[in-house]
Amino acid sequence: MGHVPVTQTSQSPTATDALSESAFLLAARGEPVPHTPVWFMRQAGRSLPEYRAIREGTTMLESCMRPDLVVEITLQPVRRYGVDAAIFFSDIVLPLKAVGVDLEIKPGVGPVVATPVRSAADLGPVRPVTPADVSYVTDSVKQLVSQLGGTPLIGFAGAPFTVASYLVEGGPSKDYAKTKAMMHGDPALWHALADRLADVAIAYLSVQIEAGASAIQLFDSWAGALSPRDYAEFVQPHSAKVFAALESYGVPRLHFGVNTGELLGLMSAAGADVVGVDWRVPLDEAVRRITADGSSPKPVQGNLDPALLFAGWSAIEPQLDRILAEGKAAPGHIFNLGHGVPPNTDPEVLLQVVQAVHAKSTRA
Ligand SMILES: Cc1c2[nH]c(c1CCC(=O)O)Cc1[nH]c(c(CCC(=O)O)c1C)Cc1[nH]c(c(CCC(=O)O)c1C)Cc1[nH]c(c(C)c1CCC(=O)O)C2
Repeated sequence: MGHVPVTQTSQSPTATDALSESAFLLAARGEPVPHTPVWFMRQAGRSLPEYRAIREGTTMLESCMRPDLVVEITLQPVRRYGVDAAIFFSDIVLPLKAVGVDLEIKPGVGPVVATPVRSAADLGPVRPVTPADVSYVTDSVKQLVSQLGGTPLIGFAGAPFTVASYLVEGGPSKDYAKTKAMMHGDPALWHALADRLADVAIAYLSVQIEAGASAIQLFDSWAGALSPRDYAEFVQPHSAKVFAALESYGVPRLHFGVNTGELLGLMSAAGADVVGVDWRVPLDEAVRRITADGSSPKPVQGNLDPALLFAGWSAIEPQLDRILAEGKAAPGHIFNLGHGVPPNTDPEVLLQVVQAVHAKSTRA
C-alpha cells in the first residue's frame, strides 16, 4: 500500500513540534531525551477507580464504540500519572467485532468467540475493517489528538498469532493446543487465517494512524508460547507484512509479547522499530539478542515485573535504577512494565514510579 506521510493538519505548528520532540517519540527514534519516557501497558483500566465508575453498566466492547468514553478513559491515566504517552482505549478483538465476528469480552476472562475457526469456511466473516466500519475510532482518535497536544497517542492492534489464538481456541488458552495443531496439521488454513489477520491489523492500524496516532504497538502477547522455529515459519512472515505495510507512514512501530526472550531477535527482525521486553530478560541482554544477527541496535521498551508493584517502595526503587542502567545499552529506552498493570494495583505506586523514573533520568 502506498501512503502519503501523515501531516497533523489539525495541530498548530507549536503543538506539532512539542509532539515530535516529546520524550516518547525521541526515545522511539533513538534520539537523546530530556528524561526517560514512561507509560504502562493497560494504564487505563480496572486499577483506576475513575475507570470503574465510568464503565459501570456498559460492556467493554460497547465502551470501545463510544467516543465520549474512549476519550475520557484514554485520558484518565495521562491526567493521574503524567505518563509520557497515551494508549488508545480499545481491544485487540474490536476490529473483528466491528466486521460482525460473533464475540464478546467476558469480564475477568477475556475475549470469547461464538464459532471458533476450524475450516476455510469459517474464515468468511474475518475481513479487514473499512474506515466506515469504525468511524467511532476515527472520531475518538481525532478528539484525543487535539486534547493531548504534546503527548503522543499510541494506536495498537493484535498481531496475527495472538488474535488467531482467540479465534481458533474460542477464548483464552494456556497451551494454544488447537492453534498449534492447525499450524502443523493444516498449514494452508493457518497461513490463510494469519494472512487475513495481518490485513485486519493493517486496516485497523491505518485508521488510527490516519486519524492522528503518533505511534503504533503491535501486541503479540502470546507468541512466547512458540518455539523460535515455529515462530519463524508460521508467524514472523505475517507480522512482517503488517510492519512493512505501515512503514511509509513514518510513525514508530513497537512490538511486544510476553515470555518472548527466545524470540526477541526474530520479533525485531519482523520489522519493529522498538522492541518490547517483559521482565524475564534484562534490557542489555535484550539488546544483545536483537543484534545477534548482525543488525543494528534499536530502542527497547520495558521491563519492570508487574508483581513488583506489590512489593513496597524499598523493593521497587533499586529495580528502577537497575532497569534505567541496563536500558542505556540501547539507543533509546521507553520505561514500561513487562506486561499490563494488574487490576488490583495501587494507583499511588504507579504515580511514584513515573515520578521516580523522570527524576532519576532527567538530564542535568
Ligand atoms: C491479549 C490482549 C487482549 N487485549 C489486549 C491484549 C494485548 C495486551 C496484553 O497482552 O495484555 C490489548 C488491550 N486491551 C485493552 C487495552 C487498552 C489500553 C491500555 O493498555 O490501557 C489494550 C492495549 C483494554 C482492555 N481489554 C480488556 C479490559 C478489561 C475489561 C474490563 O474492564 O472489564 C481492558 C481494560 C479485556 C481483555 N481483552 C483481552 C484480555 C486478555 C482481557 C482481560 C480479561 C479480564 O481480565 O477481564 C485481550
